[in-house]
Amino acid sequence: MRIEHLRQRLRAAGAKPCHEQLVLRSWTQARPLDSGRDRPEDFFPAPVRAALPALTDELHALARLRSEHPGEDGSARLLVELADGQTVESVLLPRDGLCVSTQVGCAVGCAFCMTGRDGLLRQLGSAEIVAQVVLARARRFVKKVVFMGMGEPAHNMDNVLDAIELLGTEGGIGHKNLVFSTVGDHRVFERLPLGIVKPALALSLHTTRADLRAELLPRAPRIDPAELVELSEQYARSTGYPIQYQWTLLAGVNDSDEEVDGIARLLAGKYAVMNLIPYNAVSGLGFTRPTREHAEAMALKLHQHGILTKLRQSAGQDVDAGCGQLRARAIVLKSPARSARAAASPDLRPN
Ligand SMILES: C[S@@+](CC[C@H](N)C(=O)[O-])C[C@H]1O[C@@H](n2cnc3c(N)ncnc32)[C@H](O)[C@@H]1O
Ligand code: SF4
Repeated sequence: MRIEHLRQRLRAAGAKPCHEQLVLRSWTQARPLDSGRDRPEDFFPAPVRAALPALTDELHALARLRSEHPGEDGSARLLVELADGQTVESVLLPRDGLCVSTQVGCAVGCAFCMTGRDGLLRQLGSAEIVAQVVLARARRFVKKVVFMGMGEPAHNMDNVLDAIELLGTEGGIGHKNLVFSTVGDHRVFERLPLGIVKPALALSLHTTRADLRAELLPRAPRIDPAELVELSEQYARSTGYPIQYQWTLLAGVNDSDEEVDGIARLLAGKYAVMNLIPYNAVSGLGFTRPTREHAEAMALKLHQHGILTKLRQSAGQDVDAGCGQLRARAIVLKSPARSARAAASPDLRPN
């Protein structure tokens, strides 16, 4: 479902803009749809009130909790079931953050990512993206939403931007606390600056070498890393928020001194933070993460080059549930033939 369909349904029942606004505000803040007025019976026209219970049920069905997997770091991975039975992952992050999915699957097919393995299965509608926030807010306070779950937001621009606009207005989330994470696409740099709500930008760079990037991110647009950094810098300067570069650390692949020098060259003087994120193992993909000492040494070298660098852990690593792994496990459990293979694979074992 798209937010626009929700608006149309309300209008068809006789809602005026003020009624529509209050319903959307209540929904995005996980409150009953007719809250926000002492006497809703005086505020809402009777046909609108009459339509609200059925609408409430439909909105609940957009994103239901299938299972929850708490991590030791205060995060919790949620397997979320959509109305058609498809599943996506959301992650409750420490410090009031939430990571949401934008697609079921992903067409970019990054060599290290579980989500990319089966390609794109379907887009999420804007209301399904917001519904993940509503589901999380019913459990916990949320003040930051990162679009870093399953899917490539640039491949579902209209829905993602509509969700961002609603979350940044009626949803009450600060604009720089909405983080659009992408492999980089010209459409991102064209569309993001035009929005009423301009999110912060995370750019999944992973390497400074164009040839290696084409191997690791096989269906990402072929934009040279130097050009990606230039386009991102323009956005950072126009919004006033730094770019968050994402670098999934793969041992022996993108953790060399040459890459350190490449990053230092590309990001010198840029309004940016480099996030080094040790690879979360996905069985069968053939990558490993560098040792903690090696990752720390790389972060230190970048600091010495004057690059603001953070060595991060992806949330919920102790529950062995990197992006797409919960969904894959749930699918394996439904399929007896694949269950036998899962028994031999630590990544696919049920909790
Ligand atoms: C899942 S993607 C979703 C957003 C968007 N498609 C992107 O790539 O930026 C978010 C981040 O997760 C990272 N990621 C994917 N698989 C990973 C893994 N196995 N270990 C660590 N990070 C991973 C990606 O590199 C990316 O920076
Ligand atoms: S890392 Fe992002 S772009 Fe790459 S396959 Fe996974 S979800 Fe898609």
